Amino acid sequence: MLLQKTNFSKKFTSFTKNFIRFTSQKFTPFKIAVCQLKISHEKKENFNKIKKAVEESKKNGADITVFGESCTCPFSRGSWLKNAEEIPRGETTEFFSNLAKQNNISIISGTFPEKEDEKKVYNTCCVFDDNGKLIAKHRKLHLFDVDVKQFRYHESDLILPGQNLTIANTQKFGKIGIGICYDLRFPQIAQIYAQHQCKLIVYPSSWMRPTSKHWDLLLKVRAIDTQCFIVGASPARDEKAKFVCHAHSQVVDPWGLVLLELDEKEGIGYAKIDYNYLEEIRQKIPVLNQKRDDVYCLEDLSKKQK
Ligand SMILES: NC(=O)CC(=O)C(=O)O
Repeated sequence: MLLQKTNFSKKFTSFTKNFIRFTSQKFTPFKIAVCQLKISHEKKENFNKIKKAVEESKKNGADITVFGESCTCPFSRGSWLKNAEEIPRGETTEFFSNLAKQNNISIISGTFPEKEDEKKVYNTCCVFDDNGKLIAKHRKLHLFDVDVKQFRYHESDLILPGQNLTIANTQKFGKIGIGICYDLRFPQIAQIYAQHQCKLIVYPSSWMRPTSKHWDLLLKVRAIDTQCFIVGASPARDEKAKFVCHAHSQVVDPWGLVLLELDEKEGIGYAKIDYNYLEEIRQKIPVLNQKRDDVYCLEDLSKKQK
């Protein structure tokens, strides 16, 4: 499901009326696997690692498995242009789709370069159900154009921004909101996902090291302010890579507690996602129902004060 670009305030107001009602739909608790892999320059090697990780996750009882940002090739201009492909026609889509189907497991692919033309790509994440069907595709919305001390990144030299928010509508896990890395810094997206009854928001990421404290905090803050389960999935750290990421993939529950945190090395972590617990939190502190969208606007302030 792609949410078209909208006027935020208008949308907020209209959704308030339907806002987070406790739906009668019940979901069985499920197990999520977060696969933090070291990325090689060879796509085939990465495919092999991903395949093994999916098989291992399945063996360990996972229902859904998640990978990090840039999980089929390292994050660099040359590598991204070389490995860019169309979606759904490219080999990476086919690879993930077959893997999901063969292992009867849902997969959130992490991200890989989606070809636009010879010079530009999108940073794209695909979601597959356990029949291998591609059910959602998210293109990174906010591009990481920043200057932090000696770290200067300008993703928009290579990457085009996505234009849509993305919710994967699944049978087993309900609605899953997708964001990519820097998208985590923009609370508007997560708020809209929560308004659309998402209970799980997944951010395939490759966070930079100088802002690692923000990673820890933002995952918790998004969990608390949306009362959703939040997943941040990263590749493992590679000190020799052009972009050395923080790693530390995490799953945070709707109370803001960390259910799972990996270190910087390769590994697979598991977390139980129980929406009954989420409903308990939403009942105890019903901020989502108590929002005052009718006053979150200064437009009419002068009239109101008269
Ligand atoms: N790498 C990113 O897209 C974002 C990041 O590292 C940060 O916001 O800090």
